[in-house]
Amino acid sequence: MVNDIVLETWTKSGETTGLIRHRNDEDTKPLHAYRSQVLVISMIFSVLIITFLMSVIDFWIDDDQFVQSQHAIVKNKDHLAMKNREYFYQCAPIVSCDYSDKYRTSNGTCNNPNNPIWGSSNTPFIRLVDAHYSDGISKLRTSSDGEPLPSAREIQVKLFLNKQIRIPDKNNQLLMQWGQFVAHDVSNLAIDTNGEDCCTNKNELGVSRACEASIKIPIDDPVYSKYNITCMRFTRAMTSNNYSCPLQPLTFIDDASHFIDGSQIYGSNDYVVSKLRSFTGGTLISVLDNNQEFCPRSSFNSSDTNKYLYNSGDSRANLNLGIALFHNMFLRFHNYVAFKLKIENSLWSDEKLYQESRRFVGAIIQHITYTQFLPIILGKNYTKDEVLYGNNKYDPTVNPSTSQEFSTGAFRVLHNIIPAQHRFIDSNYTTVKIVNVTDWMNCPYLLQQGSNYDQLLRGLLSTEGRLSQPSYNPLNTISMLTYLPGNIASIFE
Ligand code: HEM
Ligand SMILES: [Ca+2]
Repeated sequence: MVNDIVLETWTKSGETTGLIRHRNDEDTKPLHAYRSQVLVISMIFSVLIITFLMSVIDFWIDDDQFVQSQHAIVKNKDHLAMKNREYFYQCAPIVSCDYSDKYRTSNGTCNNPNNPIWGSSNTPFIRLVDAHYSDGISKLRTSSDGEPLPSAREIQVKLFLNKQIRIPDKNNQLLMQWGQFVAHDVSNLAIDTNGEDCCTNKNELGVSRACEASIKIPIDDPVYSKYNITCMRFTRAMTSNNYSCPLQPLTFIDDASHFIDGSQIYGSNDYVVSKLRSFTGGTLISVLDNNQEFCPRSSFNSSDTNKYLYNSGDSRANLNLGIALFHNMFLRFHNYVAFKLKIENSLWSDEKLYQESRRFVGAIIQHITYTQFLPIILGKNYTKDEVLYGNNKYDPTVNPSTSQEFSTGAFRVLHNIIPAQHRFIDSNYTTVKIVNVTDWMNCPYLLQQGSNYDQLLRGLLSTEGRLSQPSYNPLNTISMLTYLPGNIASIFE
């Protein structure tokens, strides 16, 4: 839905920007008919005015900390998106807010009364630096001679193959797991395949926009050549175009609410939220198995009905055992809080119990992230009270959206601390099982067998993590990039 009023405002400011230079150019033309001194004075005057106006424009642009692209060769000026603000001017839906409401909305709208759409789900990641597409709009970057950049797999093999060393970290595996959990709270870049298989027969590189980033695997690849695989699936993401908002250069959309608000547990829109709520006692729907509480099941990943997937607020809840465990853990935590609140407040409605519990859980996630996770990841100097809180007073003019750079680059760096294996540890603190992380991707049902849930949690708690280093875990690397069916680890046997 396009907001006409906002669109008009944008058009006005857009034209003003565009016309300032143009009008001055034109205005100088009639002056050519005058005598030379007048001409020189006028030209100097014009240059001064233009310089002044340009500095005003520059100041205006610089002042906006989120310039999207100064280099774009934008063909359709109506769709110009040089700055992050353009989405909000051109395409943002109108939302109505009830500011007397104490609770966060499910999609993150209404957090900021002046800009109620900021940080809400299905709005763009903001850019901190310019976009650099080879055509200024959407085409992948090329090397300086205009040729495609080398294959990412080729580089990976050259830089990392056989360089992985298992260096234990002093932090346990929960550090990694917390990171992924928070990543899924603030960032969900939806892929744009339209059901297309970007690596048909594992060999053909795709050519459509969605598939153009498919990774070419050299024929002498040390791993894939054994399986005659020369194409690695890698899909480009959805942009504002998928949401009827044709901005240029490409502007990518975050499906999650950008705030740390537990949206990966509860959902980032009212529809998902309502599918997950029991509407009794403020709780989330759960299933009891062997006296243990788990997330509801959404579907099955094969014809085997024992191989179910979990339903949660985020589509990636089943990606690996650790994240599936966290989704179950937070479902239990929410329901526990709701249960306790109900005992203390017997007259509270389901809605009140749900929202208060959700508020509590969201605050806990923020608290752990800022007091325990970030000091380890960023170091104490960057997370001292005076740095993190001292000068950082709430500023309603800052767009709080997740940035493209954070989601696509910075926060993914922590993929390098993903361990190869998880340990299952029983109540006597004996390791009873060790599993490869990659053997259980999109197969979370292992959690529900026997005491596996408790044992994996104990394992994450008591097993050293992988030290951050300039390489990735070999098992994880191959699995994350290919999603090959079957037992990935066997490739390395
Ligand atoms: C076993 C653990 C993990 C697995 C299997 C995993 C796997 C993946 C995969 C497959 C993607 C999508 C890649 C793409 O197509 O672009 C992804 C994205 C991402 N991962 Fe991980 N990851 C794990 C842990 C982590 C951790 C520990 C962090 C950070 C602390 C993290 C941060 C991210 C972020 C920020 C994204 C982009 C999310 C988006 O916007 O869609 N991941 N991860
Ligand atoms: Ca969120």
